[in-house]
Amino acid sequence: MQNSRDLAVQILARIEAEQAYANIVLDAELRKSSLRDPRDKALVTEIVYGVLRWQKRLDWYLDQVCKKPLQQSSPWLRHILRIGSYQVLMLDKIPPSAAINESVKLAEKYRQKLNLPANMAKGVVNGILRQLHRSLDTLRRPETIPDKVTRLAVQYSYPEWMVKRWVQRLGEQGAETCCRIQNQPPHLMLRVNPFKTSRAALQESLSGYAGKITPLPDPLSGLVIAGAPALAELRWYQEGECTIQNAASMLVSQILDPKPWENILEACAGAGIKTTHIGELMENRGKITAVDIHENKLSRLQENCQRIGISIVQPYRGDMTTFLDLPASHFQNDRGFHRILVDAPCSGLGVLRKHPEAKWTIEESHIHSLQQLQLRLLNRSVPLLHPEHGVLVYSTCTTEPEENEEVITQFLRDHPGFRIESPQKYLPPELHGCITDQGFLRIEPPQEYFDGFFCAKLVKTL
Ligand SMILES: C[S@@+](CC[C@H](N)C(=O)[O-])C[C@H]1O[C@@H](n2cnc3c(N)ncnc32)[C@H](O)[C@@H]1O
Repeated sequence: MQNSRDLAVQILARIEAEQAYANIVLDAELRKSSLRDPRDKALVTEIVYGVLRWQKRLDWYLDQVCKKPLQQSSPWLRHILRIGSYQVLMLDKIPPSAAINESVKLAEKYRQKLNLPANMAKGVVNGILRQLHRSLDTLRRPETIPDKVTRLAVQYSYPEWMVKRWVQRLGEQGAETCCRIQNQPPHLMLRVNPFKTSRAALQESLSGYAGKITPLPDPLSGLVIAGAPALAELRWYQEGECTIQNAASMLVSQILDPKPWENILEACAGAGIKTTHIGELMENRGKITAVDIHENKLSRLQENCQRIGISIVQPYRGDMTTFLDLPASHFQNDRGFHRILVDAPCSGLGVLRKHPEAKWTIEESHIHSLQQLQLRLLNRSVPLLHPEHGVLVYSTCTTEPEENEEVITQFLRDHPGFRIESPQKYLPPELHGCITDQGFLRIEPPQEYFDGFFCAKLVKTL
């Protein structure tokens, strides 16, 4: 018989070993688990995300009561101790004795994986967690660390290199805001499908199933939902009345501003969250070519198009950085695409609320290699763009300048025939302050409803 903590430890082990996305592993494992009570499923989610968010802070406390540094322990021992310490240190609703006993049971079940003599596994976990609980009042607190980068890194549980960048760019207070806000669970937000419903009608029909429902500011046709059960399992989602999407991500297709009957390319379409938005804005008239390097993402894109009722999308699997031999039928009058969106792969440092595992999987060196990939994707788009007035939009869900301003600056150096267009008219007034002097949208620190995002709109002039 499976229980919540057992499933949580298996999920954490899989995420770490496979460097996988937490939300994908969690959804898949919950779906196939024998857990039926929604409260048990909620506890798995709470523990998995809680441990991923607070891992470094938990390790700081555990290291004070362990004989050797936690980093030298086996992964399974670390996961079990983190699960126990998360409940003891950060969850009020679980009695510490129950949390410790459950961790000891896990140690017994997985004793072969702990790199300890099998007869010691239970005793070690029991001893460490009981010592942690007994010493709560006397353990050193991260708030007392003198160096500000190390302090914020431990206090809010981030890698030091990330905090150092934020402190350098935003100062200590700005970095702390960044750290604090990115540790909050993300709000659930929906984009309303205008083909099937209206925002008011969807709000009305969801009101019996959710807690508070708040409309997003115009021009975003979206809702923020509090206290909803698993929305993807509800009929409104399954029947295509809405798409789950953060408000900042919704801005990107608005800024692209596609018109009915145009010929659009989405160069990194993924599962089609933005492609379907583009299709909605085009009233399902015209043509969208949706390229991605991964076939499985394009399958999800096709499912999303079907769910929402978009029929103008032609998926195309390919690598946008190399020569893309698009069939001629993709071009209107052989003149190229009216608009191209490059929603580039990035380090994702603006969406850590949704992907806390990225704190521990992304390395600073990735930022430089991603920059090279982002530039190649943009460069490859230029010959595909309509030669007069073609529009190229570049977006990322990261806050790091190397992947944002530096990419666009380098791009404009290599391609002077573009001007930057301010996105102001597409934004709710509260985001006007996020337009930079150069005319880019830069959301940093992330805001309550808006993830950390960057977007540049470039219009062809020559
Ligand atoms: C930020 S995600 C796109 C998300 C998507 N636009 C959406 O809104 O759902 C970046 C995508 O780029 C794809 N990608 C990465 N390298 C690529 C390449 N060389 N050519 C085409 N797509 C690529 C990834 O598979 C990923 O789906």
